[in-house]
Amino acid sequence: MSFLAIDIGNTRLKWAVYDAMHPGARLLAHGAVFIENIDTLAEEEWKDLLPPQAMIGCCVASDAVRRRVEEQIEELWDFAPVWVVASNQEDDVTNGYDHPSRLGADRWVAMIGARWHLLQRGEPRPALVVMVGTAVTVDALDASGHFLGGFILPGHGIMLRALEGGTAGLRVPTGEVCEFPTNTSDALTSGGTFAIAGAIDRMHRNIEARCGEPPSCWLTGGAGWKMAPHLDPSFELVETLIFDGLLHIAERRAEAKRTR
Ligand SMILES: Nc1ncnc2c1ncn2[C@@H]1O[C@H](COP(=O)(O)OP(=O)(O)OP(=O)(O)O)[C@@H](O)[C@H]1O
Ligand SMILES: CC(C)(CO)[C@@H](O)C(=O)NCCC(=O)O
Ligand SMILES: [K+]
Repeated sequence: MSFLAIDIGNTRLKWAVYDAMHPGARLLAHGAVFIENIDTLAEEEWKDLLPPQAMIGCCVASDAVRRRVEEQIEELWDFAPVWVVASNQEDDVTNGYDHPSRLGADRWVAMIGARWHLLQRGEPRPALVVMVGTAVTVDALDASGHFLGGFILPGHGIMLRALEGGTAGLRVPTGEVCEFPTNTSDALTSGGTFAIAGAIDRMHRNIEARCGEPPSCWLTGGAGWKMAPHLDPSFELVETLIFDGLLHIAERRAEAKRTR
């Protein structure tokens, strides 16, 4: 069997085909396309794929984008798309958001992926789940898997564009991250990076204060690797956190259906 997982973000759609429906399954094919270019999936990226038997995804882009993806799936294959949305509970992860369904599906799925990795390792612990993409999210789970809440920050790109747009004198190329920047480019790049790192440090402290123990720390998203060198080394970079979460959800739902 082969199984398609899709993560539609604000900037890019990421997809991956696995040989089974559980985290750790073998990756058979994968790709990413900018949202402006998603119309080419059926004619290009997906055209010669071994037809998958099922699909699960999460989407934080517009309904129009999601529908455009569904149309291409329909054109090529005969399964119905399944989109995960945040709910009160999925597996042992529970949702503390005021309005659980308003939590971004990507955040929900990444936390479920992190929780899965955490439980594979051993004892339950609190978790700090950071996603670095168009936006940055910094989310907290307690040791029982309850989502306590999280931060949403502008991503690095949005921060720099906002500064460029809102000032007369800031139009400079990307610089280096350094502790004491001595030129505008380095000052901007470092400011963005340490704004994100600072929010992450604060959430680390918040979790420790609330839960009485330090969290295990997870990092993902397209620019996760750029943030990793500036974070505590205890952060584990797992590029596939959303796909792992999606595969785990699909597996659990299938098990639940069989035993019902
Ligand atoms: N040096 C950096 N440090 C942190 N973030 C950065 C850096 N450079 C770029 N970025 C951010 O990375 C984002 C691009 O990441 P990419 O498109 O790979 O993420 P993504 O996870 O696919 O995003 P999404 O899921 O939101 O579509 C840019 O929007 C920018 O905000
Ligand atoms: C915050 C983003 C943009 C991160 O991708 C996404 O998760 C989203 O659109 N969330 C909806 C709002 C919320 O999570 O509260
Ligand atoms: K994302």
